[in-house]
Amino acid sequence: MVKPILYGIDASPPVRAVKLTLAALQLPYDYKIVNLMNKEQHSEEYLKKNPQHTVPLLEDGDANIADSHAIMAYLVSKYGKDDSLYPKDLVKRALVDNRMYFESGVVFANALRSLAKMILFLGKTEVPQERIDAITEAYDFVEAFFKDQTYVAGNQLTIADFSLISSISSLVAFVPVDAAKYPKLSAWIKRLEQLPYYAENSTGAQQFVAAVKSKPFTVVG
Ligand SMILES: N[C@@H](CCC(=O)N[C@@H](CS)C(=O)NCC(=O)O)C(=O)O
Repeated sequence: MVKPILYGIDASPPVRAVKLTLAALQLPYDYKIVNLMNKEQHSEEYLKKNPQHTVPLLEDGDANIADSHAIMAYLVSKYGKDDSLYPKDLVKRALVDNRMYFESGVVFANALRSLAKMILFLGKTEVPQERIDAITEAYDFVEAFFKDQTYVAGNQLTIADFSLISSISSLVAFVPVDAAKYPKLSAWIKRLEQLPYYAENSTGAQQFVAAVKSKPFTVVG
């Protein structure tokens, strides 16, 4: 069998979400680094595979699949021994999808990417308070998701957990998760840190946090 190829870089949260999925599935794959600092995602060869010039990208045979959420759903559906990480039950799946769309639009795009771009790529040293508020609002939502359940979409670990932990473990570079204010969110983070393959996320998350910490900024407004 030809191994799937994951294009990405460890500092990228959505790449780490896919790496957690691959580890959970124990699926062998090749990993090709795309250095975003050197704009390698804009190479002609890469743009042919992903005109959106984002990582992660999964190449599996003739298929090129972009977007971490689409990739994770594909991987579990194609290679999972069972459907536990992405349930076939429609109601359970809808909740997993809900959490992943939330991660994509609210957590990653609104809270994380905009701020990370300002600091890491545009070299801004002042950021508006509203960008910090977007992060606490995201934490508020995740805390509210938890009622009695263990994971973000029920009592079973799913790809929605991989998605959300990848961005939340990066957001802590800007706003630490206060265990007193967010007890359920904090407990969930600790739970995921116990996964035997959690290094697939933590190594890159530490790189991301270090990169942010190396660029001090002040909050204005
Ligand atoms: N929603 C997408 C986000 C992908 C994304 O924006 N990736 C960033 C890195 S974290 C990227 O590739 N940026 C480079 C670019 O847009 O050129 C996903 O989940 O895969």
